[in-house]
Amino acid sequence: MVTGVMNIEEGASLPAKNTFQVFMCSIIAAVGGLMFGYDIGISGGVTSMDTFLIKFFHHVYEKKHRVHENNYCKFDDQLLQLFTSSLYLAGIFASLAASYLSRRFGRKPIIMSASAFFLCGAILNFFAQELGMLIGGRILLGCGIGFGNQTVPLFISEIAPARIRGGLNLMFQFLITIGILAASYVNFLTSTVKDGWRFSLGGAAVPALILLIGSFFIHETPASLIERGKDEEGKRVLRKIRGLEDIELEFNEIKRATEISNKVKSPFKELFTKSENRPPLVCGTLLQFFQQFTGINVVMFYAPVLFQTMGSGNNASLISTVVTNGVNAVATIIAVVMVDRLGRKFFLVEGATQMTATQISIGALLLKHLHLIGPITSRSVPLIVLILICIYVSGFAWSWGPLGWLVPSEIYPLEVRNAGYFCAVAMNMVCTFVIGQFFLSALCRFRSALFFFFAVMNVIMGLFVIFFLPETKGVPIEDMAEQRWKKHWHWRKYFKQN
Ligand SMILES: OC[C@H]1O[C@](O)(CO)[C@@H](O)[C@@H]1O
Repeated sequence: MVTGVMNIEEGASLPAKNTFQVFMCSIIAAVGGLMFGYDIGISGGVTSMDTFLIKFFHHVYEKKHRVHENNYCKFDDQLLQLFTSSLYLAGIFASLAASYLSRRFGRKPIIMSASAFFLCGAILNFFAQELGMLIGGRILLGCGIGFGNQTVPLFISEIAPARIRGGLNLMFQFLITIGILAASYVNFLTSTVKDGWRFSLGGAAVPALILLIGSFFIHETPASLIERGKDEEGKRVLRKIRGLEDIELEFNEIKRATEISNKVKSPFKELFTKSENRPPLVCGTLLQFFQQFTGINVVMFYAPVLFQTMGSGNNASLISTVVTNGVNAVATIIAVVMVDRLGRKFFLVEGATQMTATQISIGALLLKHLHLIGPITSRSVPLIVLILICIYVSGFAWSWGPLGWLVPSEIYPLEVRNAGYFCAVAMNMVCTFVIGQFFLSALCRFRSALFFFFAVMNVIMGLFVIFFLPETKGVPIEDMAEQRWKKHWHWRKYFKQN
């Protein structure tokens, strides 16, 4: 695949107008992020709705309302967690399939299929009568997410002129946060409606339909067309999206990059066996591992459950979730605007520090005030926890959220970029699955200590960034090895001395 085909300096000097076509294509594709976000935001609220629990998880409903039930264990149920996490399991396989299929058939059909899968999943969930239908719907949604997450960010990179590639790319994460926010608001609205959960889950059809209809209007990327030997069509699309007649320079760049990339017959083998690929492989994949072990999805999936555990009513807990998700969206914009000025490392270390402090504070508050039985008696504690969660979420949203995607997209050499990016996507899905599947059980067993665990993880990831991640801001992608890895105190040993 020929993503990010030219180095940034070359790319920046290539003539291109900021055309309507580019913005339209990028925004439509980024709706894939909206789908992803909608799902993340909807699950938590739905699993805390009584009517949903009564229908599918009656035993959890009874447990939740048992006065003498241990606070930390009210929602501990493997099946309930499978409802959230099954999607990510399906997503892992789907993104692997998408990395192959999008190379063979192009990016556009994969984006279309992503929306079609998601639409079918939403419909199945809306009509769900039993757990099997519910989980089946989740698996279809997962296929949609896997196809979308693997293809959309790369599609945007390929369609955008190099000058604005970073900003357009971060739009994916921004739309994820908008999706989460919209979903939590939908949950708030439907929570008082009879069988409201059906509307919450069925609402996923809206972003899916927008993407499905929109995807008829997007262009296949020039890189994908040229890679598959359709040079003339590639040139025609290039003229359209760049708003220029003379696109020979960029066409030749893509052609040259395609030739290099086609020489590598097995990118995965190259990625895993060549020692020079080790530094970006370790850093890119670990960044996604750490992104999930910031504990962010504990908040995203289970915030309403957490607020209810502290004794907030249904409504209050859903409103609190809308607030934290609003903070998430706004803080992401700060990253979009500032990351090319202040650099990646600054935000990653600052974010990790902020999250460490807030996790410790939340853990300490719960330890002191949330006893095994009964709600928190102090009225101010849930409010303080809400404020702390907002500070925590903003720390994530301007750092590990968007940079977890951006950094892996800019540290790999061209020949293995697609395979390397897949590793980041897969790591994201695996870790999201683990958190989704085990958090509620872990909360039951480890109680507030769990927050201290995430605090320790945040310290480790901050240290990792300080010592192991080179600053990639402003470094041309193809010069990354020369300018960064080869000069790094640790990673330089992976390069043959010459
Ligand atoms: O905005 C929070 C969301 O962002 C992600 O980390 C993706 O980058 C999700 O896993 C999370 O739910």
